[in-house]
Formats: sequence, structure tokens, C-alpha cells
Amino acid sequence: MEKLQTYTENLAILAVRALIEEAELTPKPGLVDIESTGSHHDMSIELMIKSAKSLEPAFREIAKVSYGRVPSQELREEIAAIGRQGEIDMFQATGGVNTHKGAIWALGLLVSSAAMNPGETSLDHIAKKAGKLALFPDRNLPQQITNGKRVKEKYGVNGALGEAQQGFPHIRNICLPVLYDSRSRGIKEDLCRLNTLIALMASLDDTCILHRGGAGSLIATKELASEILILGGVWTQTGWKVLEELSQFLIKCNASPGGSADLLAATLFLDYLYKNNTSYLSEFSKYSLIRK
Ligand SMILES: CC(C)(COP(=O)(O)OP(=O)(O)OC[C@H]1O[C@@H](n2cnc3c(N)ncnc32)[C@H](O[C@H]2O[C@H](COP(=O)(O)OP(=O)(O)OP(=O)(O)O)[C@@H](O)[C@H]2O)[C@@H]1O)[C@@H](O)C(=O)NCCC(=O)NCCS
Ligand SMILES: Nc1ncnc2[nH]cnc12
Repeated sequence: MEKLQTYTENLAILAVRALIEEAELTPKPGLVDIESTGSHHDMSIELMIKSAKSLEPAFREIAKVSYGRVPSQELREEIAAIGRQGEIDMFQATGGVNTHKGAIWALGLLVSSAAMNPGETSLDHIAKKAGKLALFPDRNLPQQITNGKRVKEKYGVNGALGEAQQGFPHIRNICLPVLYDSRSRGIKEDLCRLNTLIALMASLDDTCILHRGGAGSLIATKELASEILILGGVWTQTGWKVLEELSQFLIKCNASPGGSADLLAATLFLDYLYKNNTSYLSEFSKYSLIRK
């Protein structure tokens, strides 16, 4: 019983930690970071951190109900109800600002999957099992039109739902390989994470960018992000110059890669599982993991 409690508690702490570390990564094009609010007029770094912390109870509850189970219709709907309560908690903490809706979705599914198989070390398996859970329909989903639904219909893209249902291919095929490859070159951790974000932006059909800036903004974002990678990454002088151009471009068209930010946080969460194997994390205290 005590082991279960420690494990599920740790998963929730790591999910919040991933959100905080994503928010604190500086600079990030178009996104909120320590030095800039990017293309967001209603957000700040303090708000992002407050929002992240407000989600700990939801992640803890998701981990608790998922422990030792397998993907099923019943579990899908239990998780959805907790996720929706998480959204309410987030809006309450932020005074109505949508800081982390997509992150609750991606991290909620991954926390659930990690809790299903305590000690699972294959990040591929965890992501794919989360995808299996997402494939069950959520029969209680409110029939409301979201920004994501609107642009998915208009542009025929996958969006957050498709990404999850396919077992998070961007995390498995792009983020984790880029993060580990960057680290293997001895690059500073912040730059490894930033380069991972750029690799995501070069490929993801981010419904946030589409909703705020239209197809032209998404195409240009992908082109500039790809150019950074072709130039050798964010740590090269020329790559850094294009990164600055990309930041200015996103601010000019009021577009934000919110979906990429969520998937970067989800990648960091999986990376912590890989590095720490959370079943054995009991020696960490909550505050050694989360910066105040
Ligand atoms: C299945 C859901 C994810 C709902 O999806 P849907 O597409 O219908 O809904 P959206 O409301 O648009 O939310 C999707 C959010 O996912 C992020 N995202 C975007 N593209 C992708 C992608 N390709 N892959 C993965 N993730 C993606 C993104 O979230 C981030 O952006 C938000 C901030 O955007 P911003 O433009 O500032 O704010 P808005 O309010 O959208 O616009 P304005 O009106 O202010 O201009 C921020 O939240 C980031 O996190 C998309 O926004 C899922 O939510 C769902 O069904 N939930 C029900 C509960 C459930 O089942 N939970 C189970 C697991 S806990
Ligand atoms: N750092 C960030 N800035 C803006 N929106 C986000 N959604 C998730 N992380 C974000």
C-alpha cells in the first residue's frame, strides 16, 4: 500500500516538474519563458508555474486509479472525468486563462500509462499504451466546439487527439531521439531541450498555430524551424540567428506553438522515468524535485 502511494505520488510530482521545467526553459519562440511572454498577453511565468502546481492532485488521482490496470473503456472514462476536473482546477488557478489544456491531456494519458505498469522502462511502450487508452471513445465528452476541432476540420490535421491515439509518434520518433542525440554531443542541457522543441516545431501540425495564425504561419514556422536544424542546431551561430527570426515571426503573427510546448513537457516526463525509474524514487523529497 505504501509502495503504491509513493509511486503514484512520484508520478504526479514528475508530471508537474516537467511542466515547470518546460515553462522555465529560456528562450522559447512564441512561448512563455522566464524572460518573455512570447505571443501571450494573458500569461506570465508565475502564472504557468501556478497552473502547473494546480494540476498535481489531478495527476495523482489519475496515477492512483490507473495503478496496475490495463487500457479499457472504463478506465478511459475515469481518466477523462479526472482530466476535466484538472481543467477546472487550472482555470481556477489562472483566473480563466488556458495555460495547460493540451498538457493535461498528453501528460494525463502518459501518467496513466506509467501507473498501469510500474517499473516499465521502455518509453516506447509507455507512449504506445497511453495511445491505446486514448483510442477508447470518451462518451461523456461535452459536445462543444473547440479551437482544435475547428482547425482540424478546416485543415484536415491530426491535432492533440490524433497524436495521442497514434501513441505519440512525435515524442517517440522525434523528441526522444533528438534529446538523446544532442546530449551525446556534450551540448548544454537547456540547448538540448530547446533543440528538441525546434525539431518538434519543424514537424508538428500544431492546432494552436493554425488557430491563431492560419496555414501560412504554420508553414513558415516549420520552414524556419527546419532551417535551424539544417544549420546544425540552436547551438550554432547561424542556427541561433534563425531562432531569433522565428521568435520575431511568431510574435508578429500572434501565433504560439502551445502544442509543441506540451509535447516537450511530456518528453521531459518520460525522460525522468527513464533516468530515475520512479518506482525507486522514494528518497526524493517533493521540494528537491520542484523548484519553488
Ligand atoms: C482531446 C483534447 C486534447 C481536446 O482536443 P481539441 O483539439 O478538441 O481541443 P483544444 O481545446 O483545441 O485543445 C487541444 C490542445 O492541445 C495542444 N495541441 C495543439 N496541437 C497539438 C498537437 N498537434 N499535438 C499535441 N497537442 C497539441 C494545445 O494546447 C496548448 O495550447 C493551449 C494554449 O493555446 P492558446 O491559443 O493560447 O489558447 P486557446 O484557449 O486555445 O485560444 P484563444 O481562444 O486564447 O486564442 C494550452 O492549453 C496548451 O496546453 C491545444 O490547445 C482533450 O483536451 C480532451 O478531450 N479532454 C477531455 C478530458 C480527457 O479526456 N482527459 C484525459 C486525459 S487527462
Ligand atoms: N510555455 C508555454 N507558453 C505558452 N503556452 C504554453 N502551453 C504550454 N506551455 C506553454
